[in-house]
Amino acid sequence: MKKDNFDEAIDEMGDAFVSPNTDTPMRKDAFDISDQEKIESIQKDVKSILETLGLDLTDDSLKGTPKRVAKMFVNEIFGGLHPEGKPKASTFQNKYKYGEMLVEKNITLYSTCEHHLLPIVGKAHVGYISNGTVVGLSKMNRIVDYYAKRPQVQERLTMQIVKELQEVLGTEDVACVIDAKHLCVNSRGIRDIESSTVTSEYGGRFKDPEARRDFLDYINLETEF
Ligand SMILES: Nc1nc2c(ncn2[C@@H]2O[C@H](COP(=O)(O)OP(=O)(O)OP(=O)(O)O)[C@@H](O)[C@H]2O)c(=O)[nH]1
Ligand SMILES: [Zn+2]
Repeated sequence: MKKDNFDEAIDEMGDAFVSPNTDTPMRKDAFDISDQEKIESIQKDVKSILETLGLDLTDDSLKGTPKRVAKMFVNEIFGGLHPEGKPKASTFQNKYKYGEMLVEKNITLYSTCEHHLLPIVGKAHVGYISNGTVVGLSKMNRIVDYYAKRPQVQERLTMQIVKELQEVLGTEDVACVIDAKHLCVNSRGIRDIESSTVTSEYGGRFKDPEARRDFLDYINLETEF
């Protein structure tokens, strides 16, 4: 590649080149219509898909499906596309001066693969080291759940969770590991039921190999209750 072209390419990449863009790609007019209008429009689209497949939508069992799917998309499995749904993460002062890492592990994760619209099911493990602020434990589960409720690739989901917690906590020292099964790999295509996908994102002090090891040791603790 000639130098001019390379420089032009870097210019076009802009900030994305130095700082990976973790935003879910959204249309600019994404929120110009209401959720109710989205449900009505998706309902028609799902009806059309099922009819194209040859199904008789006057059948008792099928007639409610288009509306059911539309409501599920907008209110449930893709509900995390709406900025207003972002959980309010209550933070507190770290008055007790707890200085070690805190790990919220085995957070159940249900998401949807954006390539096939099939489920992703797994566990997320999140850790942080406080620099003066602490966050309510359940808010970590809620942040995972919010970003999971989008069409996703696992890499982006992992990074979005870390970025959100870094903003909430005002520290770079946040880490996330996700281990999840993609039904598009397990149940169709290659149909490998055994494989799962592990992704990680380490910010700040978690880039240090010792902190990373501690974090992974915490995740691997066999906790019995
Ligand atoms: N990197 C990444 N890939 C994913 C994720 N979820 C699904 N995929 C992959 O996205 C790819 C899409 O590839 P395509 O070749 O366009 O789709 P396909 O023909 O259905 O591919 P097969 O699944 O191999 O049958 C597949 O390899 C999926 O396994 C994810 O979270 N991250
Ligand atoms: Zn997929």
